[in-house]
Amino acid sequence: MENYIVSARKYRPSTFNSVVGQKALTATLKNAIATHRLAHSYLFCGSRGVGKTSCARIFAKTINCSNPTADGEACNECDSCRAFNEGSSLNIIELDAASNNGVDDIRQLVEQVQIPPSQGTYRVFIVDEVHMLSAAAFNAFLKTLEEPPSYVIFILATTEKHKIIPTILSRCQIYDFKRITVRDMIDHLTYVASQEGMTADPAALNVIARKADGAMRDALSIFDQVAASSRGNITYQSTIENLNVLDYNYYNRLLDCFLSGKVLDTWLIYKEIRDRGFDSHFFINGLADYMRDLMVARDPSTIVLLEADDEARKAMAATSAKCSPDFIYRAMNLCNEADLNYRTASNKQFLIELTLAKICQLSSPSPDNSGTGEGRLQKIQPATTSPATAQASQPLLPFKLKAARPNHKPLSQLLSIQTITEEIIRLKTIRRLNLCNNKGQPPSHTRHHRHNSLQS
Ligand SMILES: Nc1ncnc2c1ncn2[C@@H]1O[C@H](COP(=O)(O)OP(=O)(O)OP(=O)(O)O)[C@@H](O)[C@H]1O
Ligand SMILES: [Zn+2]
Repeated sequence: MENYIVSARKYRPSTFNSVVGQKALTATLKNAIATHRLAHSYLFCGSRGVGKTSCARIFAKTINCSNPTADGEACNECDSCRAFNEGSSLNIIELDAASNNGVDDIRQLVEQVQIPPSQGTYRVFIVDEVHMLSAAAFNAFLKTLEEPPSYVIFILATTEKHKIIPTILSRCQIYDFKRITVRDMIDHLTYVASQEGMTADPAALNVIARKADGAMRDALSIFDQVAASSRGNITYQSTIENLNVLDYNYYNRLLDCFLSGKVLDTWLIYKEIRDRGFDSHFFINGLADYMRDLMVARDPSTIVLLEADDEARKAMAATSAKCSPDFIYRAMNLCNEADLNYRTASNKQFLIELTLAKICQLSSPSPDNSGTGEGRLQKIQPATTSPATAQASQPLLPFKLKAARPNHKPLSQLLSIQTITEEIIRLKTIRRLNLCNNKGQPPSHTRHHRHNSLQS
């Protein structure tokens, strides 16, 4: 039986061009190599699994390649490249500072630095998780980092740039790696699936990519997990079951109930979700994310904020066209409220059911159009329709906005995320100011926040 290699290792990029989602950065590195403008120390920063170590290795290989391509890539065929690819080159030394963070470890490394390469041009020292070095180790390292022998190049990598002391930062050329977008991940996973002779539903890869949260290594590991139970065909259903992800369809169904005011139907859906073993807090946060996605999908200029492929974006845009921005904004607020109150609520199920009922209440246009009518809450008279909502022929707002609020802006005019954020900050500030007026001095944490809000 062939040895199984996990995809994250098997598909580690071996050229700059095969690194996903870091185009500008790899172009700069390639250019520096082609024009022989090499610094002696680099700092690669970025979250986990985005290609820092891979790029450091490609860099080390490329500057030692005896026959680089016209495009500035390593040839992957010369003796040096082959040694690098087989992991037997003596010109690359990797130190994991997370487990070797003492002065002695750095002294050993400094000793190694004195040995010139027996073959090739450069010896490259990669220090991973460099922020983990102890203060004494950092100090022992500084001098060598500043003036290494001409054949030495340091590549320091970190997931926590803010922990790197300024004396190190100022000695390095700094490269910031980006999180990998869902789209780039889906493309890469599609490629991996085809290489593995598997078929994969884009919706399934979308779920995997979102769960990976910007880290390509995680996406590949999750892919392996799903692939193991998929027998060559990765479907959406098998993926959500394997990863215990709540089916998006539940949220779509809930939205339909919200928009037609069917309170009891939302409770039934919520029961289904609980019966399938999903945690209520997880569910309400998922609903908050869904509402947020609906908001950004409303506008072609903000849909880029929706981490999904084109197909999913289109579907979300069509769904969001059913709702008014006011509805989404208020639903987001209600989800947020439920999230904040969840831990302290003595009856958590009731809290969620009440939240669902309140969201239903948001969009109810008139008593005649109230679904089954069962479980309907007492309605608040609609406020007058703003031009924005009337134009979009959206349901009337069932809320009367309190006239007492100073500087009130009609919420239906709040079309962009930015204005909504500003509105939240403004309302919080007013609330806190009221707090101060009512109680004299606010408690210390309130004072701190108030200070921030007023500044912003
Ligand atoms: N940008 C990328 N393009 C293609 N594959 C990637 C990329 N980033 C990560 N990977 C995949 O994830 C694996 C791990 O990546 P790598 O070690 O380069 O990440 P890293 O940023 O150094 O992570 P860490 O900070 O956790 O060490 C690679 O072997 C590769 O399969
Ligand atoms: Zn080569």
